[in-house]
Amino acid sequence: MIEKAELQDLVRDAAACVRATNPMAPSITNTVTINFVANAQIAVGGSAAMVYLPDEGEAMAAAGPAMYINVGTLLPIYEETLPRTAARLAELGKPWVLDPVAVGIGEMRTKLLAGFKEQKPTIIRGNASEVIALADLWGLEGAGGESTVRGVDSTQGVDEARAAAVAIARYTGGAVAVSGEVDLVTDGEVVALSHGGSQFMTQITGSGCSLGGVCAVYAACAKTPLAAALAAVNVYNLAGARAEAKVKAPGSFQAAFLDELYLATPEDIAANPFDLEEA
Ligand SMILES: Nc1ncnc2c1ncn2[C@@H]1O[C@H](COP(=O)(O)OP(=O)(O)O)[C@@H](O)[C@H]1O
Ligand SMILES: Cc1ncsc1CCOP(=O)(O)O
Ligand SMILES: [Mg+2]
Repeated sequence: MIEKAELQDLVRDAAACVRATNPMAPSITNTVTINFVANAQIAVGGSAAMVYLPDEGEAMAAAGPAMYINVGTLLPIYEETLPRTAARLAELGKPWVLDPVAVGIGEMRTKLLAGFKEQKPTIIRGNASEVIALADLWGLEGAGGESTVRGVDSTQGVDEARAAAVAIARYTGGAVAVSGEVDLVTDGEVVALSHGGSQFMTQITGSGCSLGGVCAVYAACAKTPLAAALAAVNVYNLAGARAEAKVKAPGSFQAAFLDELYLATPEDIAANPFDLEEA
């Protein structure tokens, strides 16, 4: 099992590399939170580029060192864009992040998310209900649990999604990040539980979506999917807690949160409290 100090070094190095190299992590993401995703990616030191069209998805898969796909608001063109982009990413061996927002709604969403089983996303980032539902959709053994997903919000706790997250990570060989009051990140061998964040993160839209975009930025630099996902989760927990201490309500929280993402140093990000356990 990886030592905590070694994992902290990997997290710090990934965050420092992002600050030094400004990697572009292009996204195909939902229309609700697209602006917040781009701003969060930029605040941590990355660069953003959002596309919708099939040939542009393929072009971005080739152009960026990592990519982000979020199925929040599907449009008819995505039936073509998403499989073509994922196939190109797999062909090029590029890391990519999937946010299976609202898995379970509608035929196209179900078909697209079922199809991603074959391409094995490097990092899957979702709330507890989404992670449980994705493991169920993929028919993974040992996942346990039944999802009670309600639209884009979780109705379940992170603990309930632990078996599903571990089963998905063992299947993909990548990492899974489950968000909630305490965030869980796993590569199927270890489970990291990251602390911090803020109640206000549940009172603005896009904290989960933008966390996925930031995972993709770190995936461009990190030595392992686990280190990339933990760097993103840690910076979110750190920035959320720091921002909450400065504001009284959600609107100003969003601005303060972006500021704190920008201000967090690689050392701060590595030092955010987390527990490390065997999966
Ligand atoms: N109760 C909470 N307390 C502190 N932070 C939270 C809480 N719920 C969610 N977060 C944080 O908000 C971010 C988005 O998580 P979440 O709301 O679960 O995602 P989604 O928006 O996809 O449902 C994560 O960084 C998570 O740590
Ligand atoms: C409200 C909404 N509806 C479709 S996508 C979306 C954004 C969800 O964002 P997040 O999961 O980060 O809260
Ligand atoms: Mg979400």
